Amino acid sequence: MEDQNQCTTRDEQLKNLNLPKVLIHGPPGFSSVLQPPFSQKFHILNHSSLPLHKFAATHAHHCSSVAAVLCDGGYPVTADVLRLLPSLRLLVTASAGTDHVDLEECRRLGVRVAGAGNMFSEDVADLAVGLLIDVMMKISAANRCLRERILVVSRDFPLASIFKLTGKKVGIVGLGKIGLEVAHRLEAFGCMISYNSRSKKTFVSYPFYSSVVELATNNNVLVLCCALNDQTRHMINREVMLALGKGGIIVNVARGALIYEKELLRCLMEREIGGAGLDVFENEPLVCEEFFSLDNVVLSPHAGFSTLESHDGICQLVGRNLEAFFSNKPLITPII
Ligand SMILES: O=CC(=O)O
Repeated sequence: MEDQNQCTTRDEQLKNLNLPKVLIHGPPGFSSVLQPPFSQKFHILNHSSLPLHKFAATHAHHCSSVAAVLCDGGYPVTADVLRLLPSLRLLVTASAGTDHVDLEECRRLGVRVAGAGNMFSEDVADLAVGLLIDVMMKISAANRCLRERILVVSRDFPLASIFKLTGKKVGIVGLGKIGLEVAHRLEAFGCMISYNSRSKKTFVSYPFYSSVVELATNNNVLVLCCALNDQTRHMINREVMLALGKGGIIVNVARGALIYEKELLRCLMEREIGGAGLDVFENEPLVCEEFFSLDNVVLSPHAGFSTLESHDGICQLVGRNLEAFFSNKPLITPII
């Protein structure tokens, strides 16, 4: 465990004692998300060198007075974690997704939760379109072939294996802010948009399908932009893939477990769908190695939220949420 604000003098130690304790729950280096002036307003604890339960066992006095947690997307905040932090009042996650947080338990315990709001929506939508264009026009595959001297510049390559995006029918799963950003971008490419969502949206005229199988049947492409929860886990299964058909493409910029990954691999290997662009994976941080040998897949390392511009934005946002909460002001991007 590190005490982030290493105190050198007794005065500084005393000052720190009066600041709200914020526990950083994320990968090494994640604590840099809390920058001055915000970082100076809190007593920051970082357990990144120890698993949280070990930190709690050796630093019970700290855990008992942690008032806020600042966490990252891949770092679960389960009921067990919450039990280790009896004074917790606020959880700030630097992610748009909240599938790593037991929101029901937070609600029950009266712990407020703030997230990344729409900070990453445009970047994620940009990446979705980038992945789709790459899968269709085989940019990464051609790049690899040229560099490995497997291919010379030839007119045969495009004719044999690349496809046109303009005019394609695209089904978006989850028409929240990210889904809408994807829709707007793809409309500019002349694509026809329809969607599946928990409910029909009154603010768009895109056709709505209440079933993902029907959405897949009626489209060339599926772009997954919805939250992961008990209802959506493995919603993209073999039935959906077969409905999408041989030329069909799946782009996933949401959460890996929306797709039944084993079935996706099988469909890609047997060419039962045309291709996939994946920024997220079922067993992150691991990526199933069978993807590596497939030329109809473009892979990206869960990068949709890591542009330089958005990193600066999220640093401000987490600080402002913490500051607002401890000044009794409304959270900037509340979840609960
Ligand atoms: O995946 C990234 C996020 O949830 O913000």
